Amino acid sequence: MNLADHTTAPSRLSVAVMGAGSVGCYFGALLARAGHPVTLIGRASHMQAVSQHGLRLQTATEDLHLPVATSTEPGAVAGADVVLFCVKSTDTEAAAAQIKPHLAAHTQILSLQNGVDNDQRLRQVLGRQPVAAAVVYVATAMAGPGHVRHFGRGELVIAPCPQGDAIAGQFSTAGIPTQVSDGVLAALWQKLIINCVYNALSALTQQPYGWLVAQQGIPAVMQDIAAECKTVAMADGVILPSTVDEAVAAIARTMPGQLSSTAQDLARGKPTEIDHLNGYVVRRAQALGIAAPANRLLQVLVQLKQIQASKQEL
Ligand SMILES: NC(=O)C1=CN([C@@H]2O[C@H](COP(=O)(O)OP(=O)(O)OC[C@H]3O[C@@H](n4cnc5c(N)ncnc54)[C@H](OP(=O)(O)O)[C@@H]3O)[C@@H](O)[C@H]2O)C=CC1
Ligand SMILES: CC(C)(CO)C(=O)C(=O)O
Repeated sequence: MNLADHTTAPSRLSVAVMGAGSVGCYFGALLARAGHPVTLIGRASHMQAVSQHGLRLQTATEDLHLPVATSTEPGAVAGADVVLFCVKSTDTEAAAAQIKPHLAAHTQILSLQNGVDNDQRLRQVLGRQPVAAAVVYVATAMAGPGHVRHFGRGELVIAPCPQGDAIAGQFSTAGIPTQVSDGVLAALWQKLIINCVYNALSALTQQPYGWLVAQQGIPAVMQDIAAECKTVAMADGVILPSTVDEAVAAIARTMPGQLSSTAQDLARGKPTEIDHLNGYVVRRAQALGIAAPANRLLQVLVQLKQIQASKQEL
């Protein structure tokens, strides 16, 4: 189905998920359940489990095994109307280069990633391919091979793109409330600020947010981090939502027991996205001639922990 030929949503979207981890498996599962042909492209251990037993989707109310096509080959994006691009921000260029030779001209790439510049980085690799950033409001994790757990939310806000309304309509019907908005960059920055404030502190202490904000000095440090981020965003021409401070504060209130994804990556000896979180703010600050010492310190401390963790793995 060529999206370019349609002004309304085709009844079936052919979907490929590049990087079938927790986010890709969750959204892929909902689309497959709604009858869209979905192919998960991911690591062999997960893909083998899915092809043998189906994709296990466990939510607060359901525990399903869904039949979904799988591949370990990037070439499986061939023929897709939409690619959900769901690798970590550390893998953006490498994964984009792998799918590039196999994409049809009309294939819409949706970046379902944290960080604010993945869409630009994708465009640098993919050239004229339609690419749109999405803000992903969900909490998911892989609980084992081919087993995704959903802990809450599940909405997407996508940047305007040629068939954005058609895609949003199909996704919403499939149980993924999706809006098209020209405020995606500002929303991605709001999320980035949340990540800059919480992720590294949670990773360095291996403690959840509720514990962190109760420690002496931490709320003031968090304010310093957020203030640096806001200064950089404004100098970069981003008009932040008026909700930023409340959104930052709400995380500790609504997820007091949660460890950040950076904390989880470090604990599992996996590379973190720190260079695309606090590290991104540091790079933009440098380019704009602004100081960002709190973000720089957090980036470097997490990098050091990452080196220590990788040595322990050897
Ligand atoms: N989890 C969550 O609740 C949320 C996550 N996000 C963001 O969404 C993005 C994805 O996160 P998440 O799903 O949790 O991450 P995961 O690590 O669970 O998923 C990414 C998957 O892609 C695989 N992968 C990487 N490169 C390739 C490749 N070239 N070919 C095939 N598979 C590949 C990874 O394998 P391997 O690990 O072996 O490299 C991994 O299994 C991140 O930017 C994250 O910050 C945003 C909101 C919420
Ligand atoms: C919102 C937050 C901070 C939730 O844990 C997150 O996005 C992350 O852990 O990366």
